Amino acid sequence: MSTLELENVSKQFGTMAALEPLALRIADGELVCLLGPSGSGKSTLLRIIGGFEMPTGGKVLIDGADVARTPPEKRPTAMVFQSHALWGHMTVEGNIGFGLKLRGLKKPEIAAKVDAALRLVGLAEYGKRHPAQLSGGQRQRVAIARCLVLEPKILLMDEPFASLDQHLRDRLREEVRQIQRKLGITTVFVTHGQDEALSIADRIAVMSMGRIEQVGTPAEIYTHPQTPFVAGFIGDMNMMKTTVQGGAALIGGVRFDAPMADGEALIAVRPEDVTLMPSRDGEGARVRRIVNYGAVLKIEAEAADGAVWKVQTLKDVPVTEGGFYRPTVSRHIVFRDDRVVHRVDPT
Ligand SMILES: Nc1ncnc2c1ncn2[C@@H]1O[C@H](COP(=O)(O)OP(=O)(O)OP(=O)(O)O)[C@@H](O)[C@H]1O
Repeated sequence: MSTLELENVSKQFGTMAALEPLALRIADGELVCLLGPSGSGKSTLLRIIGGFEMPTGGKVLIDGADVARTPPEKRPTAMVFQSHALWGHMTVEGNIGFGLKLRGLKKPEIAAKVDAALRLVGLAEYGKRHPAQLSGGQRQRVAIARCLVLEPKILLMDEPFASLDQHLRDRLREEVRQIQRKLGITTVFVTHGQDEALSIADRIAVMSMGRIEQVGTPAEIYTHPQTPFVAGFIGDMNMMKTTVQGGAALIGGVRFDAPMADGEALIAVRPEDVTLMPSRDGEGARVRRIVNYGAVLKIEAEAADGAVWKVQTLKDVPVTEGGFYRPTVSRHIVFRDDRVVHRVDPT
């Protein structure tokens, strides 16, 4: 198994910088998600790791050896694409075994490896079928088996489940995670779905405009975002512009600790960190909308100064539309100039 290090990797397309020089180190057996909005450079970075794109500068080190100029087929990597691109005229076995045939393996050896790969992805009975006789999820499993059979040191996945429905995506994601753990294979997984990243990754690299904004475990990224972009991109967040005066800011009737010089700041509060206590009519914030998500309620409440609170609470908390409530906040982050200046965190 293997480590992957990116050193100063950059990519220009003409005059456009798709990737600013960036660094990332992925440990042996780790699954790292590249997460970011469309155009942030995730696929470009993955393609550079796989050898489908040449970096403008920097090193791609696999177990310490720079492969930045090595063609894809000579790298110890394998990539699962969003569209599986299986060969329609070949059986499932043929598709999976093709790469091994190219490597010159003998028939019995290929058969044994293909069989093991099919079992790994839960398709032991499907080897003789053609891709057209499979469901979308089964085809994507074949695509994964086709990569794994090559025993790559590093597995690359580019939005592999994007074309599948939510239910199937959740299931396959879990399966891939189990296979990845079992094989201990170092994996880089591109997604723009934050739920996907939060649920599957050991660590997440959040990307924006060709840069890695933050790298951390899902819990770190969620509870300790280091930039307003990360705070706003992962999960729901109340992001409120304010002016700090005398070490505090007042928003929507709530006083926030902000021990810093007077001036503009941005305060971030998770909806689940806001509690609503009943208040007298006209005081606090008025609940203008409640959406029931089964186990939780998502609430919008508007304060007298126009601030709108997004609140998330357990279903059995009695809150009614049109009612007045006083918000209290258990944790918040204060940003200035795109950096964390102060954090109130009870845990
Ligand atoms: N071959 C190319 N030629 C020119 N520009 C490109 C090329 N490939 C990507 N880009 C540009 O580089 C930037 C990053 O693209 P990339 O596909 O890496 O983003 P992404 O984060 O993967 O987006 P998405 O989630 O939409 O796939 C974009 O602005 C894109 O238009």
